[in-house]
Amino acid sequence: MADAPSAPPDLPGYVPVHSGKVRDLYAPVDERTGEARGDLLLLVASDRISAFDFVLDSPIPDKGEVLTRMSLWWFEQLADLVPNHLVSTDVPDAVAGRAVVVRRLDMLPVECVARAYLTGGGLREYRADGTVSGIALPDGLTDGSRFPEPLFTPSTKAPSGQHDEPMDYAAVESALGPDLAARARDLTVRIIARGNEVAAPRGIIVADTKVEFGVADGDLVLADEVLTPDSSRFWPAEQWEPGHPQPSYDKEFVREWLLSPASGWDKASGEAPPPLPDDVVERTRAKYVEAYERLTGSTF
Ligand SMILES: C[C@H](c1ccccc1)n1cc(-c2ncnc(N)c2C#N)cn1
Repeated sequence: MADAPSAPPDLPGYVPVHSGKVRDLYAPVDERTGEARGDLLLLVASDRISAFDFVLDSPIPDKGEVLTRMSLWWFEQLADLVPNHLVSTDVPDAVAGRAVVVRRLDMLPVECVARAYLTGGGLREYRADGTVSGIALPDGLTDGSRFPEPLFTPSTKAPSGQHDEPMDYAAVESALGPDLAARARDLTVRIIARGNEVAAPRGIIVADTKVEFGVADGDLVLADEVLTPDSSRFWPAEQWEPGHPQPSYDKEFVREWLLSPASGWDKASGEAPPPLPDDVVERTRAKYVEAYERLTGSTF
């Protein structure tokens, strides 16, 4: 049964630390002291889905488990590049399969975003002043243009409900120091490059992605989720055509239905979207499963 979109599940033995749009963070309780432990966290992926900046009322069954398995798989694929925060998949039954125990890290105050293609907020900035996160780009690029090399396009970590703001590299150096900034940039770009090396032959483009790093013993450690459709833009490779918005691999059915007369929803109204019809939920679930099976070669 998917958890309610607004209420993260109570988990005996854990205290809620933070609730995001589609994920929830808990701290294990130390059985001896009854206090929240300071060294571990439980990262739970819900079945919630967001679209047009709304968390929808319709959970997507198995979404949390599919994306958790996808992150676990990517952590293995990236283990030669960067250590990660995983400690265990031994989690409460209530969140079995869609939660991981992780090492609590000192998280960087920077959203480490890399873009292999121009779209979204990067495209808006490019059209306004020919740059993305302060990086000057050549003229003539369009929606969906592929960059010769992925760009590091970091942003701030805005408070919930607000939008992250682009950071130029100097701002990242000010925030992290030149050494950590350089390491974060290098790793972020390598991660999306590796992601596309793996995904492209499997029919998926990773247009851009956001990764989170923490620091432990002076080293950068990859945290949060990695190269999932929630942290990245996944595009179907066979439909890639620069010059217009690309279809989303995983949310196209949701977006198309919400924007269709059938939903009765007016995006400009600012009102929350209506619940999704069962067939849109099921087709969306199938796309998450398809992406997982294509990338990993495993059956969900
Ligand atoms: C953005 C993400 C989040 C998750 C779930 C709900 C809302 C936000 N988050 C992850 C940490 C975090 N903090 C310390 N150590 C860690 N290993 C992690 C991780 N992962 C803090 N926030």
